[in-house]
Amino acid sequence: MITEQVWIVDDDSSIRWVLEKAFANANISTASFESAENLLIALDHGQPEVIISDIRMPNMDGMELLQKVNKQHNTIPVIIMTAHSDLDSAVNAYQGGAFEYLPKPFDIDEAITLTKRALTHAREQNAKKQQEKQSPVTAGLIGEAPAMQEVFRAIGRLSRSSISVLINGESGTGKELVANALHSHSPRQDAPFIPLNMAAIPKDLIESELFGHEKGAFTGANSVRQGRFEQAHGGTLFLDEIGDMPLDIQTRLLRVLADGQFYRVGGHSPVQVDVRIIAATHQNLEEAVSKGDFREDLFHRLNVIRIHLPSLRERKEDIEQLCQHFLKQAADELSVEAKTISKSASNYLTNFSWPGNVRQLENTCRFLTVMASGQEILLEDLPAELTEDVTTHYSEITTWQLALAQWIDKELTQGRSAILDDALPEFEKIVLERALKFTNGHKQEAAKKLGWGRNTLTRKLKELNG
Ligand SMILES: Nc1ncnc2c1ncn2[C@@H]1O[C@H](COP(=O)(O)OP(=O)(O)OP(=O)(O)O)[C@@H](O)[C@H]1O
Repeated sequence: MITEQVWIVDDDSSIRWVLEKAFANANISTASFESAENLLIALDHGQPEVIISDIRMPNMDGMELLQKVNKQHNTIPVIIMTAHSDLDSAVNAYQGGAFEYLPKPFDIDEAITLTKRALTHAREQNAKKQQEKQSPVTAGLIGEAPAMQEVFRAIGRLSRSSISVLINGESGTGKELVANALHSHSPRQDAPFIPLNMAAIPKDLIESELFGHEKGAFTGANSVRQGRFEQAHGGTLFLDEIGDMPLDIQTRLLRVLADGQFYRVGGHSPVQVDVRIIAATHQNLEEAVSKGDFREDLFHRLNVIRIHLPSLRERKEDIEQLCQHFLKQAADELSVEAKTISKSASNYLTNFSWPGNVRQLENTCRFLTVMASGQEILLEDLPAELTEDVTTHYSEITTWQLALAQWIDKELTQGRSAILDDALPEFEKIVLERALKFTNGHKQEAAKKLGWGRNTLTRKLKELNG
């Protein structure tokens, strides 16, 4: 195997000699070939970082070599050497995908500089490729929060395997998206990814949905039907809400996983399948096992690798970016300009509890894109379900109650107690100040405006100032 960094091909031995010496002085290792054919043979066994090729050679010329290299190893930069006068061949070289062309007769320093640049380029390209391989964060999977980075790393580590994975997380946290990413970064990427939500199918149809049925297996089975297992052959079956799977189906699933074969409903000959299972649930399966609702042996079979997806409120730092992503997505879908979001609305969204997680945020952004009246989304544009717990007692949404609610949520999540000790005096202080300002310091009038007796106002003033 040839491991030199730069491969030189030229039928002129004096050119090869000059270049070899020059590169040796620059501490760059080289291998030389007198024909393009010989270089191609060597490429089957090793790979340079850069190729320098003459354009005119007796059999295969530099342009043909360039084409072949680009086809098979498109990350190797190729430098083409041409006669100075030959502008056409220079243009051809670029159009053919050459990294650079080197006019002959060339200056040695120029040849070295150009090659070094090609080496740097090749290394950057390789590093980028390597990084893409290691970080499988596909477009659409957003998550800067450490818990999400951990999920992405897991996807990367599992990218060569077909092992069973159990994904845990509340509804709408992105379990299907992660299952899909696991599939599309696995050796099964070219075979189907079939998602099936146990909670969405009536119980008595689950069996035929999974395993298919023969013609006449039951009333209404007018023809043979392939089940999801067969559809997923060679690929991945994503079983969402596996905790909702009835016990008898759990038993059948376990058997398929053990034997790699099953019978269609009403069928007598076994169907062979090779399917990777990724299961997901928002339930605590250990608890379901201890209650007898989930088979322990199936649980262990599925729980080989566990990925936990954090709820959205556990990764508040991602909310702003997700929000912008979904606003842009909704705007693209509607062919309108993406809305921006005001600081106060953004703060509210960041501190909201998001019981429906990312899915709820996505729907909210769609709603805002259509419903917000201005180009900038304001606090009062937020949909009622996000604010109603605070505002049900008021005929219209007002921002100060929202701001107060937000402050309370923040204090509580920070573990504070007795928050009214701060909130009440602050409230009264502001009310008093505004009323006194309005009445130009006239206490009796201010008390009247507030609905307090004069003595109460005097006492409050004293308390607050004291
Ligand atoms: N990290 C993320 N980045 C971008 N979009 C996301 C992310 N997580 C979830 N989504 C989007 O949120 C929506 C809900 O995600 P998904 O269906 O994967 O959640 P789920 O956990 O499988 O939900 P359920 O348990 O209710 O089936 C999808 O539209 C998905 O594209």
